[in-house]
Amino acid sequence: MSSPTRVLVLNSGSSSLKYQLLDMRDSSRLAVGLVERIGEQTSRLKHTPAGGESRERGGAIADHDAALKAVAEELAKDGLGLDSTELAAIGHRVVHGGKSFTEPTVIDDAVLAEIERLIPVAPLHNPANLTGIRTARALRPDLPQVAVFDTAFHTTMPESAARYAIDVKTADEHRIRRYGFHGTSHAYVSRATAELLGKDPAETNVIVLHLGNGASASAVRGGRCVDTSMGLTPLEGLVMGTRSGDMDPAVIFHLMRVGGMSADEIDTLLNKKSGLTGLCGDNDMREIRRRVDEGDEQAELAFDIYIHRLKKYIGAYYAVLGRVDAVAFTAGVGENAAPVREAALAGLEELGLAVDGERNAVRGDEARLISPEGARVAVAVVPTDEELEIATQTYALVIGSGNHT
Ligand SMILES: Nc1ncnc2c1ncn2[C@@H]1O[C@H](COP(=O)(O)OP(=O)(O)O)[C@@H](O)[C@H]1O
Ligand SMILES: CC(=O)OP(=O)(O)O
Ligand SMILES: [Mg+2]
Repeated sequence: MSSPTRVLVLNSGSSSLKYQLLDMRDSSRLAVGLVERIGEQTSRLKHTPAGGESRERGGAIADHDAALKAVAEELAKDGLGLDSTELAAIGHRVVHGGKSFTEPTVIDDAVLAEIERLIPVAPLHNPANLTGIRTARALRPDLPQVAVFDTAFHTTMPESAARYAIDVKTADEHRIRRYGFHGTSHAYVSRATAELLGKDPAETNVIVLHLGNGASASAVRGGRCVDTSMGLTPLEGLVMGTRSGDMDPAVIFHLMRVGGMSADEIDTLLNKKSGLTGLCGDNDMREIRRRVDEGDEQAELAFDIYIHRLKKYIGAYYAVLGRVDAVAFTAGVGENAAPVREAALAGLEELGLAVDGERNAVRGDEARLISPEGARVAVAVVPTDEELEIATQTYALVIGSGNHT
């Protein structure tokens, strides 16, 4: 019998589960889907088999365990069930891998224990990732399960970028340093940007702006990350859907001492009730732009704060890199919101950065340039594909180690 060639990729978010089943012979997708609003009464599963009609399923899905079991049922209806002998491995996105994991890793009990130990520094993400792994292992104990870490791509950051300027002993005792996240996306997009330019990634410097619900920027020199905007946790850096990003840390002491808030209350405030949601009540950029177009001043201020922070990071990473070949926009906002791309680069012509209005207005699923012809620095929209990258890394590891059944 020939070796199995399929990989199931699971991307468990705090309240969602995205999945894709890929055939690695040609990287084609056999099925894709999403479970949303896990833990609420109004959960929804949307499943799309390749070449077939999408199917939806409503009703309460209590947790990631129930979500994955529902996904397995949907896959089975298309003859793609988890019991298939064609399945070579399951690849899991794991958000926080600390300093321990610099590469994709086959999951055993020790790896699980380390992911669990890191929960305090990724409270929104690692618990969901763990549940996904445990359920997948229970469903297919014989199959290699591979963790692909968001933090791995950033482990090349120099100490000057990774360390906070706090007492070294305290930092080391509590492993406080900047880890960075969305690494799979930053890796994929920086490489795809070099390819779009027809350049060798090893000789290309890129500023990647991953703007989804969570958002982060990175400075990539010759294919290696040299700085990124998220830190110990995915709270630092850019303004996000519901997270504050950068702030004077003294705001926290002030809220504790003067506002009488607990650490947990402040954690929830900064992670879930801040960012665009905190500023204007909406976290979706489509809704914010609609409100801005109607003259809503609160939405306009939220947009301006978002853009101001983004522009500061572009400038900072320009300085870090010294020479920039391209700025790449990716993820939900980066790929779709032309006004964000235009506003973020407005006034940066002296740095060789500009957006061509007509090119920026084009919509599409392909990587494309939006800078004017002959621009000194390329500006690109490069759709991210974390699932393909996770599947590729998972399959390479499993084939390479002879670990497949
Ligand atoms: N057509 C669009 N125009 C503007 N913003 C969009 C559009 N589509 C999606 N978005 C933004 O993308 C966000 C989701 O991005 P995504 O990368 O899928 O996030 P995540 O993976 O963090 O859930 C939405 O919250 C919304 O702000
Ligand atoms: C790390 C992180 O912020 O991930 P997401 O954007 O999926 O929330
Ligand atoms: Mg995302």
